[in-house]
Amino acid sequence: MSEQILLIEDDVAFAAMLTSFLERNQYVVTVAHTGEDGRKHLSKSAFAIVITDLKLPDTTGIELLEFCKETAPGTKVLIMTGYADVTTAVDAIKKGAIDYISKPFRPEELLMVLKTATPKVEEASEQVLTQEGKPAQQRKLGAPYVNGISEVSKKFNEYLQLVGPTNMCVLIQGESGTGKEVAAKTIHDMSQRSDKPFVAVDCGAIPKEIAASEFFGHIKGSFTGAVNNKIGHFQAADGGTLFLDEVGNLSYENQIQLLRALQERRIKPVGSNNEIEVDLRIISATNEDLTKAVAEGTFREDLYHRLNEFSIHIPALKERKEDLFLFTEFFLDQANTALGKNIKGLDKHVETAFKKYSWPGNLRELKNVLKRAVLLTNTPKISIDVIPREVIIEAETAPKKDFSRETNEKQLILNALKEADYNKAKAARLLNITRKTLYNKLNLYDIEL
Ligand SMILES: Nc1ncnc2c1ncn2[C@@H]1O[C@H](COP(=O)(O)OP(=O)(O)OP(=O)(O)O)[C@@H](O)[C@H]1O
Repeated sequence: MSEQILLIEDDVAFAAMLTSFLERNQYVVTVAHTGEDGRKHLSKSAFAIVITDLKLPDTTGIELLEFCKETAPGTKVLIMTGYADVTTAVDAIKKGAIDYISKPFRPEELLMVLKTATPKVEEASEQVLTQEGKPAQQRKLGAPYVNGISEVSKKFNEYLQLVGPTNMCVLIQGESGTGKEVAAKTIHDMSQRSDKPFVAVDCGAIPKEIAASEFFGHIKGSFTGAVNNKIGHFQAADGGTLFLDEVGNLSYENQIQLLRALQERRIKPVGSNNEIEVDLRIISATNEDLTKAVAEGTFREDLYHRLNEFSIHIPALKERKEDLFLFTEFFLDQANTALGKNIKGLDKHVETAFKKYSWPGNLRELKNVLKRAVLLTNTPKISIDVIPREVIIEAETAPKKDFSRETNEKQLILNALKEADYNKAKAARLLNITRKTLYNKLNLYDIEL
């Protein structure tokens, strides 16, 4: 299926050139020359990607990005920028843009960024044959992806392979930035629905008052502000997969609406009398313990069971340290390509700091740290001075585990002395050694009293 792109660019000639290039590459392109025009298109139709200029006559790409996050959270936003705007573009990434591309660029560069952002199933890797010569059931490598070599990664990938081709609803649990959306897309790509849409919705970003219109759409005039008909996420994902990210953040009322739609497999846009049949696979994700929310009564148990026909836990990066440098290499390559650089790797200090750091933001944090470092590096290897302070500080203060006999013996003696109020004879008795041995050990470990 062709990907729908909304291109927002005020330079008419440049927009026309990009449009014809993208259309030749099987994308369907709608063009807007102002932010206002872009917003209208976004309210009317669903787009997989918005490509917007950072500077527009009536608004900025950042404002459009924010509008998009609010009104069409499943849509990916790519920012085009002039060389001098790179800092703002980095800011755009922090706000959720998938990437930025600096002007002037060759159309082929744009294509590469788009392919990384919205991989197509046709790019699936060559089939792997089993020993019997049959095609192995495997992940279709639409997206550049790191499988990992750690035991936890192997288990996790095994589960993806098993559940992918089924039609089961999957609940993905994992800390923020561990790759829940990537896992959901992987499951979709392995399913019969892979040529149908995959629509990702950040449930945490939808205000509860407009959630019904977001999910089910609305018709023009049904409430103040409904200036056009709007297609909801359910309809946009019809035939394919709807990915509900941060599902635990849905209000109780929205949970009821969602459950009803899932049970009846029909939706009714806000303000409409017509019911529309939909056929969807739901994959949801959460970074909280939903069973706890169920026990506390904030998440409906019936909805929980509906969503959780199969659950997958994605390990945090600190639980898959064996994979750390595979991901590092991968994100380094990505950053090199995006920023037109050729940084070869990390120097020894950075490697050590990376190993010691706990990576609370997981893969996303690693990716951002590397992209920033690549941007700031002009030497062949990334050095410690372009690594954020928190990474270095935590790595420096990480407690060193010391199981040496000497350290433990010294600690034991100190504890006994404290217990004996620094009376050496008493301490020796507590340690079950002679006073002479204790004196020798005090000398050996430089303990002064
Ligand atoms: N297996 C993987 N191989 C390569 N890159 C990955 C992989 N998994 C995740 N990533 C990258 O890591 C980043 C975080 O992934 P993703 O957005 O899927 O995490 P998430 O758990 O859904 O985050 P959040 O909890 O904030 O919604 C993304 O940039 C994604 O492309």
